Amino acid sequence: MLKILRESLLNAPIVRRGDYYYFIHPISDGVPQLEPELLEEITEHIVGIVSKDFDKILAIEAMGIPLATSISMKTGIPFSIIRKRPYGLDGEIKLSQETGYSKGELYVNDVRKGDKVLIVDDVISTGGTLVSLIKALEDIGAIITDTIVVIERGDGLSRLKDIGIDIKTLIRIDVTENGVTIEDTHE
Ligand SMILES: O=P(O)(O)OC[C@H]1O[C@H](OP(=O)(O)OP(=O)(O)O)[C@H](O)[C@@H]1O
Ligand SMILES: Nc1nc2[nH]cnc2c(=O)[nH]1
Repeated sequence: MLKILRESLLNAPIVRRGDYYYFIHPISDGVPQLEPELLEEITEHIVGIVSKDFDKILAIEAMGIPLATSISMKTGIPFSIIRKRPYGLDGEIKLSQETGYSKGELYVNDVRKGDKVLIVDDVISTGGTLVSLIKALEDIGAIITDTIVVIERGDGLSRLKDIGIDIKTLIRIDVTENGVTIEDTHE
């Protein structure tokens, strides 16, 4: 299972961003081009493993968006986007995003107390992005029914587990200057 995802990861180019070996892949970058068969394979898998009880999909800009679009079309459930720029709307919440190679801000709009949300993103690495987002959603009083991330690398997943947050990932990889190796596929 997840044959197309596995094969495409093994072919992913690597670039350096400071000390960080960054893989480039259709799901995490839109480069090389994202083939519909790959998106379909991943979407089918996600829809098969999430609890069905959510009423909103939340995607983190930018590369959560194609995943959320596809899941939304398959389930008929709407999505909204955690954006990297503010709108200044009432109730907008700002949070800090820190990854292994960048720092910035994220802005949550259109999430209310009691909303049942499915969070979707392309990659977890340090876990910095999800820690900030999940804390903000808990402060709002939203109910997180599942958090799904396609590609896992680094120690982010165990960092989240240590603070009581469980997320699901589809595949775990290691990244070195020589390329991607697959450590585990979560079927
Ligand atoms: O676990 P972390 O170390 O926090 O890294 C994970 C984050 O890194 C990427 O975001 P990026 O800001 O590069 O966004 P992009 O989707 O715009 O490429 C990815 O989409 C995650 O949101
Ligand atoms: N594309 C891409 N996104 C990431 N987000 C966190 N780490 C990475 C990475 O190595 N590649």
